[in-house]
Amino acid sequence: MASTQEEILPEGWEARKSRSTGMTYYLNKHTKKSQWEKPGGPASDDDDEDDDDEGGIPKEVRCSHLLVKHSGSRRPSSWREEHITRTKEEALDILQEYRRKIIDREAKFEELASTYSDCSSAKRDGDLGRFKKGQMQKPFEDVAFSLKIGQLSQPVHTDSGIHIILRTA
Ligand SMILES: Cn1nc(-c2ccccc2)cc1C(=O)N[C@H](Cc1nc2ccccc2[nH]1)C(=O)O
Repeated sequence: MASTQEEILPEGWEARKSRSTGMTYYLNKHTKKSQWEKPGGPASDDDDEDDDDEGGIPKEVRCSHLLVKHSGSRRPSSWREEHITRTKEEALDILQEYRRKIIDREAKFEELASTYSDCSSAKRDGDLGRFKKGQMQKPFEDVAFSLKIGQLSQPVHTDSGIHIILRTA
């Protein structure tokens, strides 16, 4: 299994490792844009392929998340647990331990999200797909659009519960 340094990539690409999750992503050395998907061809140097606004704020992002609900959640029920009674403080403690395991590379984000997330997106390893501003609860949106690709958020509180968010595109 080639490590990041040994991967042979098409011209103009560089393999990088995410500091927060250890996952490999790919940097277009011409445009400085990054992606999770392994490139199939030479890197474009077309700066017109700009999906960001002028300020580098993306028009849309793709994120995965791990949600821990609590008794004060808008819907204190999930595929995992019909009646969620943990307190908000207990939920935060649980989520911070998941985040520590991911950062310390003791577990993969996808493993924990698919097993423990109280969101139905758990069946897709927490992947929410791509979304634009105005589609998610504001506290979630604000953090999601502030993340760099590959970055894992600190805990984020919404009416649904407490989340950690991984930006994947
Ligand atoms: C926003 N969303 N997308 C999915 C989803 C996506 C892909 C595949 C399956 C489900 C589920 C949800 C959703 O609202 N789930 C809620 C919990 C929840 N609340 C959220 C608030 C913000 C972002 C994600 C969130 N997920 C639930 O299951 O009670």
